[in-house]
Amino acid sequence: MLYLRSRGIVEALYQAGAFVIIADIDEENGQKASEDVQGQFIKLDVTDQLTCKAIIKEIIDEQGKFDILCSNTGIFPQVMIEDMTEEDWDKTLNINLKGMFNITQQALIAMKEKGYGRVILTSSVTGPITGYRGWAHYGASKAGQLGFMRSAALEYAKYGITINAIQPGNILTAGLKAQGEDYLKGTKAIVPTHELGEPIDIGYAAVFFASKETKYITGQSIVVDGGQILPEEPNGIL
Ligand SMILES: NC(=O)C1=CN([C@@H]2O[C@H](COP(=O)(O)OP(=O)(O)OC[C@H]3O[C@@H](n4cnc5c(N)ncnc54)[C@H](O)[C@@H]3O)[C@@H](O)[C@H]2O)C=CC1
Ligand SMILES: CC(=O)C(C)=O
Repeated sequence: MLYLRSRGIVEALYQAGAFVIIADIDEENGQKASEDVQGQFIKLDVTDQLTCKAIIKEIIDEQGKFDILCSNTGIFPQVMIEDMTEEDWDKTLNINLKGMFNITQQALIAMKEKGYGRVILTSSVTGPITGYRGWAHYGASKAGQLGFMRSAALEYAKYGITINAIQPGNILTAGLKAQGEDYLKGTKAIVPTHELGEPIDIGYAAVFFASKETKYITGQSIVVDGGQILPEEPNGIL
């Protein structure tokens, strides 16, 4: 399987018995993560369509098959709408939405030939369900992923391929830590569990969608957020 770096997804799939290939623009961390799971690392910029195509071909040539894609790459810089430049918009949409398309398109083509595949996208609660000041472009990219997923599920259902998404809430990754202490503290307070998620929480959801047994689930998403999106009453969090 190819997965675009997330420690939790890598670890959970490795534990479940998958041979893991990590593709990331960050060579140092990606290489290290692949060694931890006796996997393989490939340097990849998901915005580069030709490289995405070459990488999938290389995997098929070397491994003979390509069963699972976890399209997880994403950035979440914060910028308010009136300060948002065209460059800000394009960068986030290029990596999160076009990058997801670039790698997923090639994976679907390869999986169709074999008549089997599991594609798992990492979307978010932000955009499809909630809003966050500064994340309008990000939210648009994450909602866009789900729009893509539903049509892709229809196009590939008859080829034994499912495509589903995970919608994480707040998961303690390097990217989330970079939002700063105030963000982390404030967010903990609005999650009913009073905890941020662990990367492995996303990994277990990925294992579920990646399994052979979930063949009858496609075009769906699962929220993994410790109940963050649930409260409706003012004192809903105890
Ligand atoms: N951490 C969280 O609370 C949440 C994360 N997500 C999503 O989960 C995914 C992973 O996020 P995190 O692990 O938190 O972020 P992170 O910042 O810790 O990791 C993102 C990874 O993407 C890689 N990357 C960036 N640009 C790339 C490119 N052009 N080509 C290839 N790789 C590239 C980075 O090198 C890094 O390894 C993202 O899609 C994010 O939107 C969704 C909801 C919540
Ligand atoms: C980054 C993101 O999507 C969050 C924290 O919901």
